[in-house]
Amino acid sequence: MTEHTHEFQAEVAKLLDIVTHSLYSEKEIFLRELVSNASDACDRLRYEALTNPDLIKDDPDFKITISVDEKARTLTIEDNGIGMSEQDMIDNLGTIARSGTSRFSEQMTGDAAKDVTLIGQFGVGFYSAFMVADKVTVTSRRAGEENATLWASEGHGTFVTEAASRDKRGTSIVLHMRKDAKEYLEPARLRQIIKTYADHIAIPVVLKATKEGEEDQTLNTASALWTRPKSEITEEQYTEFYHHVGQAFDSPWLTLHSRAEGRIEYTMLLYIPEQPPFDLFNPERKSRLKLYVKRVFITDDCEELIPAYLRFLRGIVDSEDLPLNVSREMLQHNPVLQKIRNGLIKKVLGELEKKAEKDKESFAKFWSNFGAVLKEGIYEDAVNGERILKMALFNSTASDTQTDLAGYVSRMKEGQDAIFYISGDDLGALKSSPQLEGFAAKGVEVLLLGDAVDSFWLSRISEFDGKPFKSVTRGAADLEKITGAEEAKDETPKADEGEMDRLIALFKTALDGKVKDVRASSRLTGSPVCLVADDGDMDIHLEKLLKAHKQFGGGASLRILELNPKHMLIKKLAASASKNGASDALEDAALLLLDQAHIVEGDPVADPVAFSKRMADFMAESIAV
Ligand SMILES: Nc1ncnc2c1ncn2[C@@H]1O[C@H](COP(=O)(O)OP(=O)(O)OP(=O)(O)O)[C@@H](O)[C@H]1O
Repeated sequence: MTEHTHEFQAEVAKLLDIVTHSLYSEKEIFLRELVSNASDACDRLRYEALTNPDLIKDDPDFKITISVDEKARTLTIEDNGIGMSEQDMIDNLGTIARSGTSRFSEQMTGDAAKDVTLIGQFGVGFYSAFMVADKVTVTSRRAGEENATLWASEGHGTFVTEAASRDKRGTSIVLHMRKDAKEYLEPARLRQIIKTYADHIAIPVVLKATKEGEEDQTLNTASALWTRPKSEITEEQYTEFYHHVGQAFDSPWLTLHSRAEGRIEYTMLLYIPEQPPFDLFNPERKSRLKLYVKRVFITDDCEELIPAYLRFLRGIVDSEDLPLNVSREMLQHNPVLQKIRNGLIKKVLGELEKKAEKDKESFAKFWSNFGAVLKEGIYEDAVNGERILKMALFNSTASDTQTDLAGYVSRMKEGQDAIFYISGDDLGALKSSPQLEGFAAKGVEVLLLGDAVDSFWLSRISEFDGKPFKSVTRGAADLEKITGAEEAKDETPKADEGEMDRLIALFKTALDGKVKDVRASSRLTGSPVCLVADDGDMDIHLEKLLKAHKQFGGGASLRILELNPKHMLIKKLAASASKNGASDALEDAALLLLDQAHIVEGDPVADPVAFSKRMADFMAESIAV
């Protein structure tokens, strides 16, 4: 028989180098990975057999068998699942198939000690076999096919494949154990590992008898975990199932196991991770929740099952009412699925509300991981958006801990009739925005909205608890009206009103076509100028965001330039305007201050060469010698 030698994909070779030389202490996880793969292979075949029952006719009972050959020092994990063709093996056992593993390889640093810790963080799936074996052979035959293939490797750069024989469908993985991994040939140790890691697996995991007179022994409960009563499931079992179903390695932040009975029956076992999955902000916004029908795995790619804003959920939903031969088309606009989806949203939001109320600290942790995703629901879900808004936490100028809107409203000052916010993508920059100065001086709290998604929901939702949301970078600041604030005493005199009017008129002429208006500001205390959007115009940040996403084609809207009548520079300019009228120096000052206001907003300067020339001239004039 001809043997073909293949090279591992470069990333796999690197990964294997770490895995084979690793001093990773929890080597036993290799068994979890291999049993988990075997169980997935059975799930996939069970699903294919729904439309093609012949595939399992000769061997209908799925099972995973573990056998030990002490003399040969081998451990074999065998399943009668879907199996692999030669090409499947080349594709799956030579490249990086799983997202966790590809993440692992992206994070590899070359520093062995550091990289080893990544094993626990991302998992290495099939390749973890090389932590305990110095040679691995896989014999597999795809269900419905006659030919089998052997795959073998010692984990150094290459693997071979060749034709093989195997009398039934499925896969056997033979691990030639390393000398330091002999413990995994002991039945007692194997029993203990399987109990810990594979009890939730829904098909029997059988340990073959090693001695004459002994019997094969089923090691796990072999019923789908979610079908068991809650009282019989330990926390460890829930966590193990989460690792299996969520391809995760952290502990769940929340476990939600419930059964809906009545006109529509389904069970859900849902988890919210403790750590945010790395693909959370992928543009596809895909969920990985698994849909089962009467214990049979159907798909983990079903958009109709949960809304995108809950895509951080892991786990399963098992329906009693969908037909087993449900197809992708049938899943679309399916009324049963629609009801399950609504039930699921209700349940999850209900649990989150409870947490937000009872365990604020823990909820804040959840929110920092997933708040930005959940907030998408504020504008995407017309029915539940308000519930999400109510539990949402925001940064604010009042304190370093986040606040909910009810908290903000309770702290509103007398005469304050709006919820003030400033939005942007850099919290640090937001905090030092000049537009906040007047609010800070009056002790008026402003929400600092730093997630891109904030601008989107703000464009749809206009109020909370009857109080409108108002951007401090748009429209006039009604700070005078707010009386109940403990105003910091600011005795700084303002520029003379007549002089100020003169200056504003001159600035308007100098900046004609560059700004929408020029006016005196009540929102500034320390900075000389700032830009704001007119009442009817789009918020400055939202416009920038839409442009960045190419969803806004128009030119930049003209802004209003506000001048701080208490600032020394503005006072001097106002006096000069009134005394000397228009001058080149005043025109230069107007243009310089406009550029400065843009710089503070993080905008590029329109004409950097003209800006720097003006700046140099201006400085030269002002330095006395
Ligand atoms: N026993 C098996 N039977 C059939 N296919 C298998 C088996 N073991 C592995 N495979 C195939 O090899 C691929 C790679 O396995 P690996 O464990 O590295 O990642 P994964 O199973 O995709 O990810 P995860 O373990 O996180 O679910 C699998 O996706 C599957 O297609």
